[in-house]
Amino acid sequence: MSDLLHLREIDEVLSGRGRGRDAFVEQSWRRCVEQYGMDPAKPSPAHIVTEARLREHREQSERLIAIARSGLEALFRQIAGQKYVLLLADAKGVTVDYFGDPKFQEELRAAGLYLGSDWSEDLAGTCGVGSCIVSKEAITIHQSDHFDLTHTPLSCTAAPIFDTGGNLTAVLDISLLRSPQPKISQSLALSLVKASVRRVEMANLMAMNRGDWVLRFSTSPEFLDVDPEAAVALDGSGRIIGMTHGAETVLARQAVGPVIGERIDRFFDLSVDSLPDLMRGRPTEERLIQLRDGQGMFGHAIAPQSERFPAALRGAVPVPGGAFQAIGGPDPKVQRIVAEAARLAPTPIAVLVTGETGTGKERLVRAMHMAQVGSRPFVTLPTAAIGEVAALAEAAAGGTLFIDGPEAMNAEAQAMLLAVVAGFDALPLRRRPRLITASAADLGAMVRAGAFRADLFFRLAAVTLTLPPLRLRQDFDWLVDRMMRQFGHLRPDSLRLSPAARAELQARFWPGNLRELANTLEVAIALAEGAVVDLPDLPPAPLAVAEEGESLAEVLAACGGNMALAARRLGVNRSTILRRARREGLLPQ
Ligand SMILES: Nc1ncnc2c1ncn2[C@@H]1O[C@H](COP(=O)(O)OP(=O)(O)OP(=O)(O)O)[C@@H](O)[C@H]1O
Repeated sequence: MSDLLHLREIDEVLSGRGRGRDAFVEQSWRRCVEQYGMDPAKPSPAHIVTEARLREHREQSERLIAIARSGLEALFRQIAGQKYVLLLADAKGVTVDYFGDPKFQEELRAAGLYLGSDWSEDLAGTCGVGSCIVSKEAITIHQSDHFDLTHTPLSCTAAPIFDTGGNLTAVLDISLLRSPQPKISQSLALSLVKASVRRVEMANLMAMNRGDWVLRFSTSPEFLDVDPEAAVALDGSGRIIGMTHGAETVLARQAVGPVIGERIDRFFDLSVDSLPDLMRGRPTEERLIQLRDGQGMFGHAIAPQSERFPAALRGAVPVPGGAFQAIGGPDPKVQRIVAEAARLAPTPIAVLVTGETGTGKERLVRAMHMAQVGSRPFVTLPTAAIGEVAALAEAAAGGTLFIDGPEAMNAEAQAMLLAVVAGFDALPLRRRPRLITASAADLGAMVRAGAFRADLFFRLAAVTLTLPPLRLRQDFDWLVDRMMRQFGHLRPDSLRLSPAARAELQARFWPGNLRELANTLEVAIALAEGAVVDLPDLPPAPLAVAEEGESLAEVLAACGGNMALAARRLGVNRSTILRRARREGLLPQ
C-alpha cells in the first residue's frame, strides 16, 4: 500500500468511514490521533531506551525473564530459520529480552526489533506490543495496520502475559521484517504466541505457589497433565490466591465479581477436601469436574510441595521480593528455600542455613535480615571473636545475631555461646537478638559424634534451610547472566558470553560454588578484549574434582537431561553415565 493511501485510510477511519480493518486496529488509530496527538504524515524512527534505563527495566522484570526464557527458547526453536524474531516486552512496552538471528542484527535493530526498543503505543503508534498492552488481547498488527509509516513493512503478533493476580505484566511478541501480504499468513504465529504465553503463565503460577494447592483444568483430557489450559492456586481453605489468564476467562463466566479471594466452590461443584481425588494417580477420564454453569472440565490437582510450616506462617509473605529475588532463578529447590526463608524472616525462629562453601548462605541470611521491618542491627559473630560474645550480643539487641561457622568452636567457646544465648530468654522480646547461623559442616552429625553440644544445636537450629551446590542448580544460566550484568556494568558495550564459553562453564564441577563462579566470571570479563567473553578468557578450574556420591538423577536434572553434559560435569565418560542411569532405573535396561 502506498504511503498516500495509508494516510487517506487513516483519515477515513477517523471520519467514521472505515474499510473493515480489525476493530482493534481502527480503535488504536483513533487513540493515536485523538489521545496521543500523533500525525500519520510525520513518521518517527524506532525508539531505543538508554543502556541505563534498559538495565532498570530488565532488573524489574528479572524474575519474569527467567521464567519466560525456557518458553521463549522453545518457541524460538519452532520458528528458527523463518526470520521471525521474538521480543519479550515489560508492561511499559520496553523490550527486555530478545531472540533473533544474529545475521539480521543490524536490520532488526534499525527496525526496533531489538533489546531496549520502546513499543508503547503512545510513542510508537499502533503496533503489536503497544496495542496489545492497551487492548489486553492477543493481536496481529500486520503491515499497514501500523499507524506509523516507519513500521508498515513489519508484521507483529503479540499476546499479553498476566501475573497470578490477573495484572498484565509483560507481552510476548513474534515479528517479521518482511511477510506475505495476506494477514491470514500470521494466524499460525498467533496460535504459537498464545500457546507460549499460556505455558509461561503456568510456569509462573507453579513457581509462585509451591507451598499451595494448584488445580489445573482443561476441556479435553489428552493434554491435561502435560499442557493444561488453565490453573488456579488455592490456600488451605480453598480460596483462590493465584490464577492464569485462561482460568480467569473461564471462571469470570461463572459468577460476577473478582476471582481472586473467592472460594473454588463458587465456580466449580468441588470442595477443597476433594482435591486429593484429582491427583495424578487417578486416570484422567475419572477426574471430571463441573463448572457452575454445567460445563464439564478435566481437573488435575497438585499438592503443596512444602507442608512443613503451620498455616499461620504460610502465606505471611505471599511473594518473596526485595533481596530474596537475587538469590535464585528458575530452580524448584532454590525457590522453595527462598519462599521458606521469606516466610521465616519476620518470625523470631532460630534458623540454621547449611550448604557447601560458597553456596550463598551468608547472602540468604542477609536477605532474611533485610526483610525485617525497620532498621535493626546486623551483627556477625565470627568464631574467632568468641571471647567478645557478650558484647556482640548486646550490640545485636533487637536485630540479628549472625553466627558464622560454629563448627570451628571448641568446647569452651560452645559453652560460652550457650550461656549467652540462654541469657536471651531473660531479655524483653523487643531486645532479644534473633539468631541465624550458617554452617558448611553437618552440625547434626557433629552432635551425634559428640563434637558439638546438642543443647546449643537445638537453640541455633529450630529449622534448617539447605542451599544446594551450584552443580545441582537448574538456574545456572540465570546466575551466569546475572553475574555477567553485575560485573559487566562498567563496560561501555553490553557484554555477551560466547556459546562455547557458556558450555564450558556448564560442564565444570564448581567445588567453590557461587564464589568460584563469580571469581571466574570477574576474571574472564577483565581479560576479555571485546564485547564477547570467549573460551580463552576463562581462567582454568583450580580444583576440578569428581564426586562419586552425587545423585545421578539430580545431576541429570540440573543438566536438563543432557547425558554428555552430566558426564563432563562429573568427570566421567558418557558410557559410565549411561550404565549408572540404567542401574539406578533412570533409563530402561
Ligand atoms: N545469588 C547470588 N548471585 C550472585 N552472587 C552470589 C549469589 N549468592 C552468593 N553470591 C556470591 O558468592 C560468594 C559467596 O557467597 P556467600 O558468602 O553468601 O556464601 P557462603 O555459603 O556463606 O560461603 P562460606 O560458607 O564460604 O562462608 C559471594 O561473593 C557472593 O557475593
